[in-house]
Amino acid sequence: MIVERAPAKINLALHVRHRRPDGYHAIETLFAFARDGDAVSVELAAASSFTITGPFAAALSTLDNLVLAAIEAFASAFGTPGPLAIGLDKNLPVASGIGGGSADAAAVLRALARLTQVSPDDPRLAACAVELGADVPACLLGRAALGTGRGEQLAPLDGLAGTPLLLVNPRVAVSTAAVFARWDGEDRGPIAEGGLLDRALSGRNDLEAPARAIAPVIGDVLAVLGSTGAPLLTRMSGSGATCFALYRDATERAHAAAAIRASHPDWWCLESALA
Ligand SMILES: C[C@@](CO)(OP(=O)(O)O)[C@H](O)COP(=O)(O)OP(=O)(O)OC[C@H]1O[C@@H](n2ccc(N)nc2=O)[C@H](O)[C@@H]1O
Ligand SMILES: Nc1ncnc2c1ncn2[C@@H]1O[C@H](COP(=O)(O)OP(=O)(O)O)[C@@H](O)[C@H]1O
Repeated sequence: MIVERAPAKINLALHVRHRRPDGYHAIETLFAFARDGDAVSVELAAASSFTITGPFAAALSTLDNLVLAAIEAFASAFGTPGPLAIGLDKNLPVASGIGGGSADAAAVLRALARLTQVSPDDPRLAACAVELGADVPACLLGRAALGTGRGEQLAPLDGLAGTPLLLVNPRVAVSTAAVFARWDGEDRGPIAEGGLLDRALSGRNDLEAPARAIAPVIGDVLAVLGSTGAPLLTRMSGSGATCFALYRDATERAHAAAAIRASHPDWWCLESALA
């Protein structure tokens, strides 16, 4: 059995530049990844099956799922590998700005490539990722990068690996399309040059205001994260509603997590680190 991790994606900064003729938005974003996330398992079997386990399994369909779309995309590009038993361990909240579905799709592409001895650098694999969604190429790369275009043009970046990270989601699902549709159309400028933390600190998430208009509780999450301990950076990720904080050390992160779990026991809270 082949197991591939599907780490949570974090947008350390997300600048929306303009709406393109194809309806997508040109963005500039600092992608980073957590050490934790979902996991996908794949093996050849007598008959096809797809099983979802984990804390967020109930939020997903086994009939309409990015995992199945990724298998289809791979089969169109490389031929069908045969009947597959697929498992998805769903640990990340769904529709939450940390790209869980995109991470799962990318993990399926990586797993099928290993199963069929396709090189992970095969350009047809990258083409499958582009077809599956704007965030899937970044998830296939799986390391910090500057993303431009719709997010699929990637330039790897170093600088923050190991930084303690806290992810907090108020358990409100937010539609990415609905948030982009509420963007006010104002280009507030590019991401600055420099080291990754400085670039992130001087950056923004231009989707925060439209996401907060849809889910005002995001403002509460940011306020609580910003006033608990002394984070290096607090921000919303992607189109929300998950927000994150970066810390100097794991003890500060643990204190913040304990305080937030006590004050908001209904929120999802994951202690992790940047990959
Ligand atoms: C906002 C971001 C930031 O990383 O993350 P999430 O909030 O989804 O995690 C991404 O750009 C999301 O990527 P992804 O979730 O793969 O988006 P897709 O499925 O391709 O697109 C969903 C919808 O979002 C809008 N969309 C997405 C990406 C983009 N650059 N411009 C857009 O306008 C489009 O309306 C599209 O129909
Ligand atoms: N394996 C999957 N994991 C998460 N969402 C999925 C999956 N397959 C399909 N979806 C659908 O994709 C949409 C976006 O989900 P997700 O990738 O979690 O959002 P986001 O990128 O905002 O974190 C959801 O509406 C969900 O129903």
